Amino acid sequence: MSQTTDLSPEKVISSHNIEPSIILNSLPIIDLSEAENPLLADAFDEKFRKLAREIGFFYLVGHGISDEDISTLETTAKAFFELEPTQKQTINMANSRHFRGYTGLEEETTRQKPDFREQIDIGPELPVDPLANESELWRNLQGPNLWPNELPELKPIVLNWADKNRALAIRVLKVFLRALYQDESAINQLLDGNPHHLLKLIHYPSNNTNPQGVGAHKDAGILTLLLQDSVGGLQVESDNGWINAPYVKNAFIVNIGETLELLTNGYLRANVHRVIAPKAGVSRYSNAFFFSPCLSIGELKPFKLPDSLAKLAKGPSSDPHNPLFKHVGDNAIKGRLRSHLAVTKRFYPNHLPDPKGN
Ligand SMILES: O=C(O)CCC(=O)C(=O)O
Ligand SMILES: [Fe+2]
Repeated sequence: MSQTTDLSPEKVISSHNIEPSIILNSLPIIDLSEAENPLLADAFDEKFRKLAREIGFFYLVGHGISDEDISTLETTAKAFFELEPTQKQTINMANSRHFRGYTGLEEETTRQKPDFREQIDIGPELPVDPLANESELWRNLQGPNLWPNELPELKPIVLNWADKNRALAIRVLKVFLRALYQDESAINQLLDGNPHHLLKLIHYPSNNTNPQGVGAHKDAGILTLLLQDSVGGLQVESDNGWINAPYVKNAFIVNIGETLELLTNGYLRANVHRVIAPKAGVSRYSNAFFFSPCLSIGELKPFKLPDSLAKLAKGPSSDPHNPLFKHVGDNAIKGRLRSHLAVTKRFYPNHLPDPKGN
C-alpha cells in the first residue's frame, strides 16, 4: 500500500508548533528556509534540539533542490536498474577495492542477514590515494567509481546530484552547529581534505520471500539525506517502537549518523532505521547521500558543548558488536568491510569481520 503524507501548507509542522506529542507519534517536517532565518534562530534552535535529540530523524522541505533535478535523478536511477543483469554485473562492486559499483540482491548484509535490494555506490570521483597501505586501509576508500558503458548520462547526472546534496548537507550541518552553540568554523575541521561521501541509488524489487529490504542499522556518517518514492516501508525506531516514515513528495529525510553522535558525546543519537521489503508486485526506489567528514582529519574532536547540553550527553551508545573507532577512516572502512564481504574476501582477506559482528 502506498504511504503518502499530504504536504499541503497547513500540514507542514513549522518549527514554531512542534509539540512533543507530534514528535513522538510521527516525524517532524523542517523548513530549511525558516531554519536559516536568523530572526527565528532562538525559537527554532530550541525546538530543533529537542526533536534532534528525541527522534533524530526529520523531513526537510524548503531545501532549494528543484523538482526537475529530483525527477531527472529518479528517472536515471530507474534506467540504471533496468539495464540487463550482465551489464550491471560488469560493474559489480566485487571488482572494486574502493567499494564502488553495483551490488546485487542479497549481496549486502546487515546484521549478518542479506538485504533484498540492489544498488550502485558512488563516491567522489577521485584518483586512487597513493598513500594507501595496510596500516591506513581507509585510504582505499578513495578511488574511481564504476560507471556502466550502456548509460553514459548516469555519470554527469549523478555527480551533479551528489554536488547539490553535499552543498545541502553542509547547510543542514550549519543548522545543527548553531543549535549546538558551535562556531560555524567547526565545519572546517570536519571537511579539511578530499571530500568523502557516498551516494547510493537503491532498488527494492518486488519480493515475497525476504522481508528485509535493509536490516535495522545506524548510518555511519554525520547525517544522511534520503529521498524515497511513494511505496513506503522505511521505519525509524523510537522508544514507542517502529514509526513509519511515509512518503512526502520532494522532501528529504534527514537522519543523524554515528559521527554526529560521537561529536556530541551522545547528546544527539544516531537513529536506528530499517526498510521493510515491498510485497510481491511492488518495487521501491530510494537514494541516499551519506555525508561524512574527510577521512584524513584523523580522530574526531568532540564539540565543546555548553554545560546545559553537556550534562544531558550520556556518551555515545556502545554496541559491543559494533565498536566505534575514533579514527574517522578506520570507522568508515570497518562498515564497508563488514557489509560487502565479496570485496573484503577478494581485496582484504586479512580483515574479514568478526562473525559475531553486525
Ligand atoms: O532506502 C531507504 O529508504 C533507506 C536506506 C538506508 O537506510 C541505508 O541505505 O542506509
Ligand atoms: Fe540507513
